Order: sequence, then structure tokens, then C-alpha cells
Amino acid sequence: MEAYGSDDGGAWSTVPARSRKATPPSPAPRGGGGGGGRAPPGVGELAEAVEGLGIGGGGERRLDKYDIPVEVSGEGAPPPADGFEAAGLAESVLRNVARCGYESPTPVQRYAMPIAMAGRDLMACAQTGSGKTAAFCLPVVSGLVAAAAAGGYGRRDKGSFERRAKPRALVLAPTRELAAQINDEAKKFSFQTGLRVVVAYGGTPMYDQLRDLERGVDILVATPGRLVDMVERSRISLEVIKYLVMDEADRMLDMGFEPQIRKIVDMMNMPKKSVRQTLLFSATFPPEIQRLASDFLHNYIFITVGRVGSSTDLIEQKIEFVNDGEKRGFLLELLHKQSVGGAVSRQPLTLIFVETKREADTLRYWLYSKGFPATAIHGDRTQQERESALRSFKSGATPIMVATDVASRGLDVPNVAHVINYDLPKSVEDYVHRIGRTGRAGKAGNATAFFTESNHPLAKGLLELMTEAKRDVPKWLVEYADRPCYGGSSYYGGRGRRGGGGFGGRDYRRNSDYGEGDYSYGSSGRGNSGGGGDYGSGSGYSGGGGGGYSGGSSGYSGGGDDYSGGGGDYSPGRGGSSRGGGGGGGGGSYRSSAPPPRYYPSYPMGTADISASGWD
Ligand SMILES: Nc1ncnc2c1ncn2[C@@H]1O[C@H](COP(=O)(O)OP(=O)(O)OP(=O)(O)O)[C@@H](O)[C@H]1O
Repeated sequence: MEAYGSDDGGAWSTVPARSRKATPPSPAPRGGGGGGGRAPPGVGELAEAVEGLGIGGGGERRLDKYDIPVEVSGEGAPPPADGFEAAGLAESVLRNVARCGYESPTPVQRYAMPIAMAGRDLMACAQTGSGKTAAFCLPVVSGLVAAAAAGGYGRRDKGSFERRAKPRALVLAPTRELAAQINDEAKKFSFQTGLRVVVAYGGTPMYDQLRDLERGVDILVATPGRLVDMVERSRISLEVIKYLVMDEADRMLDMGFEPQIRKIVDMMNMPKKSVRQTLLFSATFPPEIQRLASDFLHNYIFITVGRVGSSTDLIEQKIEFVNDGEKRGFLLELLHKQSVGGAVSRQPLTLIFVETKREADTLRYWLYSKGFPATAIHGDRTQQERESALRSFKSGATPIMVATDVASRGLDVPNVAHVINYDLPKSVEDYVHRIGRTGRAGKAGNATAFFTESNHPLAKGLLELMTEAKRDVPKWLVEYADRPCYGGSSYYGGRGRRGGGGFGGRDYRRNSDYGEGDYSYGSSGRGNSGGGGDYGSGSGYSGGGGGGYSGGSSGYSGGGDDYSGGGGDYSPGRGGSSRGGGGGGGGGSYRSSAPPPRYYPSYPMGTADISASGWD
């Protein structure tokens, strides 16, 4: 295992060697005490590590770093489009693309748009921050515009006597904030097309959303709980749905959400899969979830854009071994070091993930007491507080946000400079999504994780992920990964019930004799081209060749820590699998005329937006 390099520099290749006050203990069997006398973090120890971060510096897009292997499987897939025009988007939609400042499509957009425009079902796996939202929104908007022009669907009923709204496109998302974000994007792409986009999610009074629906709807963006509620009250009918989209589809189909999704798709009068068009997108697609998902798809095409098993190269990742009692000290050091001009209140946008809602509040108050402008987002806060926290973070008024997994997926906050996994998640997939809140749309980002003894079951997955991302890996992580993990619940990342191997960036059908018409683009050859494994109950999936990372098992722990109640926000519940791995995409050849990223807010720092709640 010497190939993994030394411990000295930590995981960032840019970080200079530094001395540790104490080396992490050798992995011990569970219950063995763990920590082993590690000294508290010395002043300057992490600080040196942060030196290499480049947080706040520059922000130029690094688009030349990529070889983008692409794998397409399924029969009769149309070739990728070189530009938005070539994808055949309607004129009015092209104008909106230009208004957004998108000059050329991202890799996942190049491949996904022609497939969706050709009317085919699609399962698409591409890296965090690589433009998947536009990849599904643009063909849907364009398709509806074309159908309306051709008189295909007729016009929607505006203020009709029929009180039930009948959307033609339904986009499902796991959290309220993500639904709101997709709604904003879809509205931009629908500008001056005559289409109406409406959002429905829980946590807010239904009345306003119903009023909005009554004015007519073409594209409905919704969280599952609120949608079910509205359909059951006969306020929405799904009978003319032409497009069904699931963003974060692996989350939507894990054990937390699957029953609701089945109800929506199978029991609420939605046209059958051969009639509607179904598009599923995520950065992670574990094979067992792919298998479930295939129930909803008709003769679909699978694409994976980017290297199998990788997080994006744009994110510098570092993993620090800490004892539980040391976390706050380490965190303080990181934050002090990245303070702008030494003022603790002046911070680049930093997202700190913790395990529980209670911890999110505790840490937020503690940081605040130390002078750091911090807010928090989690499922126990009211929707108003959640939205206020996100706004305050986005604007930079409170540049530190402490979050549970409710913020781990999909949220696109420009210029998040640093994601800190104060508590590591239960699965490598969640880790991939969390760190994906930085390093988006071709910009660089940084991620730091605090690894404790109890994270032992995650070691193997993390090791493989970081190796795939060509990051230096500390020796202690290799040792943890090599050791059997006694007593670790299978739910926590290690190889467990579903077996190891694979990450979900590869079409599970290729393990059977399906696969005709498959083709691959690009270089690398890692992961994508290797021999398939076998998927089957109990045996798991062993993904392709050298690079496909394995690790992660699965399980469902019940009782998610962050279910936000009423209205369909997601309950992490750790359902589904923990085999993760970013599927690809990202970077590539796209450019934007958007202004360069601004890492520091330009208003006076430390002036947190204090609302009635006292914090947000
Ligand atoms: N063609 C493009 N040119 C420039 N910027 C783009 C382009 N397409 C998307 N973007 C920008 O890239 C950012 C990330 O896009 P998006 O949120 O769709 O990523 P994603 O792949 O859905 O990420 P995640 O997996 O985290 O949900 C957004 O700010 C979006 O505006």
C-alpha cells in the first residue's frame, strides 16, 4: 500500500509537509478506546495545512484539467450536441440560455439534451455542480414550447372552471430548498415562452401555492409529500404528465422516499411509462437504486459523464484524524486561519456539516459566541428560518452555515469556498454530495473532513474516492481501510449487506447481456471499461475496472435525523446505499460570461442579519 504516499502532507497535494504533534492511533477494534492519547491540536498545526487552500484567492475556472470519459448505454442513443443550437432547442429557449450567460453546454448537457430531445427516457449520472439542472430543464421547456406551437397539447386552462391543476411536466426534488432553486432555474429558461412554472413544497401554507396553481401550470416542481397531499385533495391531477423528472434520483428512490414515489407514479393516474418521458439525474447512482429506478423507465439510455468513482477534481480534499473532544479546537484553527485580514468575522463562505439538528444549533451558537457570523439550517427550523438562513449565507451576511444533510444535495450557492465535514456522514455518497457544494461550475473549492475512530467503516470508501481523485492519502487512512471493521453497522459505510464494489456510475444492465449499442468516449479507461460485476440480491455489484471505487454498504437506520415534517422534505434516514462516488462530469469545456467569483462579500463584515429569531 505504499503507493498511497505519505502522511506528511495530508491529503492536499498543495499542502506542504508538516509535523504532527501526535500520529493517529492505529485502528482498534470497536470499543477499544480509540483515541490513544492524541494531543490537542497544536496552534498552527492546521493553520499550516490551510496555507495551501488558496481560499479566497483567485477563483478562476480550471477547465483544462479534465479528460472526460463518457459512457452511454442503451439502444439507439443520439450523438452528443456540440452546442445549444445543435441540441435543437426552441428559439425562445435559446434566447433564455443566452440571457443566463451560458456560452456552451457542459459535458452532461451535451450528452443529455439530445437524448431528452429525442423523446428517450434517461438515467444520467454526472458530477456535482456540472449543470444537471439545465440538462433536464432545457429539453423539457423546449419540448413543451414545441408541443404548444404544434397544438399538440393545446393550451393549459387558465383560470378554468376545473379547479384541478394539470401540469404537463413534473419535477420532483428531495428538499424544499432544492425545489425552490429548480423552480427559479425553470422560470429563467421559460421566460417569455408562455409557459407557467409553479412550485409546491411543505413547510409553508398551502393556500398561496394553490392560488398559484389555479392560475395554470405547465411545469410543476414539487417535493413528494406536498404533491401527494395536493393530489389527494384533488387540487392537482397528473393525468396529462408528459415529462417526469427526478433530480437527486437516487435519494428520491432510497428507502426514505420510495413508497411516496411509487404512489405518485403508479397510483395517481399518471400516464404509464411508455406514454410519458422519464428523466432521472444524480451525481451518484448505486446499482441497487438503478435497478429500482428502472421500474420507472421505458427502454432508457444510461449516461455517465466523467470518471467513475470520483469526486470532482476541482475540490481539494483533506481528511484530518481527530479525537471527538478535539473537533472544536480544530475547527477554530481552520476558521481563524481563513479569516480575511485576521478578522474572525470576515470569512469566505464556509459550510459546516454536522450529524444532528441539535449539534447544528449548538455549534452555531458556540461559533457565534466566538465572534464568527454563523447561521444554521436543519429540519427543526421553520421554513421561514431555513430560507432566511440560506439567504443570509448566500449573501455573505453570515458567511458560515452549519447544516445537517438537508443542505447536502443540489444546493447551488455560488462561491462556497470551503466545506467542512465536522461530522462525517454515514455514506460515501453523502460525502460526495456534501463536498459538492463547493467546486461548482468549473470553480475550485476546498473540503476538510474530521475523521474520528467511529468513522472507521467509512475509511475504505473514502480511501478509494480520494485515490480516484488523485489526492494524497494519509497512511493512517490506508491502515483503517485495510483493517476489518468489527461491530460496525453495515449502515455505516463499510462493505456490508449489499456487498462492496462499484459506485454506481456504471449502467447496472451491462452486467447482463443487455448492453448492445453501448459506446464510450474519452480517455481514462478507469472504471468504465473494466469487466462488469454481478448484481444480484445479496451479492452486490462490483463495478468496472481499476478505478471504480467500492466501499460502502447500505442499510436503513430508520428515524432520519433531519426530517422536517409535513410536506415532503426528505428524511435522510440514511436509506439506500452508502456506496457512492461521484459520477463524473463537471468541468470540461464550458465557459460562462458570468462575472468572476467573489469570495468575500463587499459589505461590512460581521453585520449579521439579525431577525426576530435573534440569529437569522
Ligand atoms: N452551460 C453552462 N455554462 C455556464 N454555467 C453553467 C452552465 N450550466 C450550468 N451552469 C451553472 O453551473 C452551476 C451548477 O449547476 P447545477 O446546480 O445544475 O449543478 P448540478 O450538476 O445539478 O449539481 P448537484 O449535483 O450538486 O445538484 C449553476 O450555477 C449553473 O448556473
